[in-house]
Amino acid sequence: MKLDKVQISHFRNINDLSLTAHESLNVFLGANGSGKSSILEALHYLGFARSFRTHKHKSVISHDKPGFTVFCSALIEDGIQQKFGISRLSNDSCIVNINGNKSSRATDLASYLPIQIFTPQSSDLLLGSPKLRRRYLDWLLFHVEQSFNLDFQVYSRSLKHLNALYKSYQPKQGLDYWNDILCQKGESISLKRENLLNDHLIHLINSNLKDFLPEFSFEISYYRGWEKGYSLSDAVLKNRQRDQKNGFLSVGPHKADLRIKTQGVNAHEVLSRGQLRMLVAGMQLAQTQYLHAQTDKTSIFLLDDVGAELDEEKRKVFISRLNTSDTQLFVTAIDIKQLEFLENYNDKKVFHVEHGQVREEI
Ligand SMILES: Nc1ncnc2c1ncn2[C@@H]1O[C@H](COP(=O)(O)OP(=O)(O)OP(=O)(O)O)[C@@H](O)[C@H]1O
Repeated sequence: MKLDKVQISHFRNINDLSLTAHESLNVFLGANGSGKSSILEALHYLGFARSFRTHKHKSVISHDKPGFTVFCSALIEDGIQQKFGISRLSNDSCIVNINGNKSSRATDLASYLPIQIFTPQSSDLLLGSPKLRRRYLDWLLFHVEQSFNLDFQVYSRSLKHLNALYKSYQPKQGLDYWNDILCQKGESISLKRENLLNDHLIHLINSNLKDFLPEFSFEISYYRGWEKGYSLSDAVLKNRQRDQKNGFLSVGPHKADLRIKTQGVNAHEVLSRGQLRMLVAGMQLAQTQYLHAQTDKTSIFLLDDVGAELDEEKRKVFISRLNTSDTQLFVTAIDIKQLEFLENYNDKKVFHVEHGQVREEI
């Protein structure tokens, strides 16, 4: 799916903006504070119902306005058009609109629009908590394996119940019931993540990294969240006494992690910041490649301030590899000089951003 028309209202310094996107490459140029990142941030709301810069929805609503709206039409195969929108009001309510049908569930949009983002904060994928690396795998499973979403929801619910029982004075009631569900769904989530990583992603990531970071070789592995040689239910039992004392379950796929090493050392302890970003770029590109190979979905890729993130050679490789993976790209830069190599790309639109307004270069 590719975005076609985009309308953004009352979002940060954007009062009212309309544009028709190019199906392949869109470049936004503008001075500091002109509104480039805000455009990407607004598009991010269509895929995640949240910002990539703040947890507070209120902060992105233009000062003195009651709420913001982001609306888009998107083209799927055979020229069929779909319409999506999201509004958030300052009282924190959320209205999602999918082809005219309203919903208050912000996540309903996510399955339609696979959006990825590369920003100055992207190296958090390697430097931040395991939650971010689990999300990396789960985003892909969510878009590729229909049953994953349900498994994940049921697992999260049973984990919540089990933790509540561990904290309560009557831990017996319902314990076996939620324990069985948790272990069954937990094993299934774990297997799906492991298969995705071992059978597909590792190969794609490594082949991207041969171009991106040829001087390194990487060992990528999945830690499933409990001890080797144990089933999840055995591991839960083994830890039960201690976990009940602490009031939460310490084993399971909610404790999983993706481990990336180079020559036996954690990659984030060896690589420079720029190299870490290239590693993240290789991982994100692998997501796009796998999504494209497994489904008829295409990813919408947002690249914020790419000039500040990567040197010219790396920028070139990353963008050209994304471009050949049939993604729809939205790229921001302060100056076209940072993206001079794009002059050779005929299939693109360039937008100049000033004070929250865009002017398309003709
Ligand atoms: N809630 C808000 N209401 C109105 N304006 C806002 C709000 N939040 C931020 N702004 C302003 O919106 C502008 C857009 O910022 P944005 O981060 O999109 O700029 P940018 O073009 O990406 O700049 P840079 O190149 O410095 O990253 C800034 O001038 C900022 O001060």
